[in-house]
Amino acid sequence: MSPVVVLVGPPGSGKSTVAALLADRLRKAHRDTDTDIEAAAGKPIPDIFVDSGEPAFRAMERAAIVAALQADDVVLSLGGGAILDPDTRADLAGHTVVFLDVSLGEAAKRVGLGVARPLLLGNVRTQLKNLMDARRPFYLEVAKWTVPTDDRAPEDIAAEIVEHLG
Ligand SMILES: Nc1ncnc2c1ncn2[C@@H]1O[C@H](COP(=O)(O)OP(=O)(O)O)[C@@H](O)[C@H]1O
Ligand SMILES: O=C(O)C1=C[C@@H](OP(=O)(O)O)[C@@H](O)[C@H](O)C1
Ligand SMILES: [Mg+2]
Repeated sequence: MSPVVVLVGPPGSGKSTVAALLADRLRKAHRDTDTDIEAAAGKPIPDIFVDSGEPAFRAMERAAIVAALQADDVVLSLGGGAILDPDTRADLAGHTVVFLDVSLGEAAKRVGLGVARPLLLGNVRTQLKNLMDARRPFYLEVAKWTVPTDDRAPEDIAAEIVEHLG
């Protein structure tokens, strides 16, 4: 057994928002690995980056993903950088993974100043472009299917995924 569906995609693609709506529709629990990491660390993600650095965050993220992929009957949203880890990409092979796609312009609008996302600080649009370009092949590699999210309400996206899950 494992999660009903796992959402991947860049920051601002709507993974956390859509997963919560999807969980409501499917009457399942919503699990988000960033929330699990914050609970385990007892502090918000920006503080983890400042206090311990990105490698420590990635190690916590990997542990959170291993645990979450063993949870039954949950709708799981990962962090945007989760797929950088080759072990995570391998683990995702057996799961129903959906890539929430988003354009650079739309993602930039949605994340705003990016204060909750340490990797985007500085020039948000440039950071976002670099990480979206570098990660796109990984999102496509792990996903069973891709859902475009530009100009679509989170409710519509959740409805499409429910329909596709059958
Ligand atoms: N389809 C959408 N259309 C417009 N805004 C959205 C959409 N999906 C998410 N958002 C908004 O974008 C921001 C980032 O969403 P979030 O779910 O945190 O993305 P992620 O978890 O992929 O980084 C939130 O303010 C959310 O309300
Ligand atoms: O892209 C990334 O590397 C990150 C994305 C964030 O999650 P969201 O994609 O939900 O914003 C969060 O895991 C952390 O700030 C790192
Ligand atoms: Mg999120």
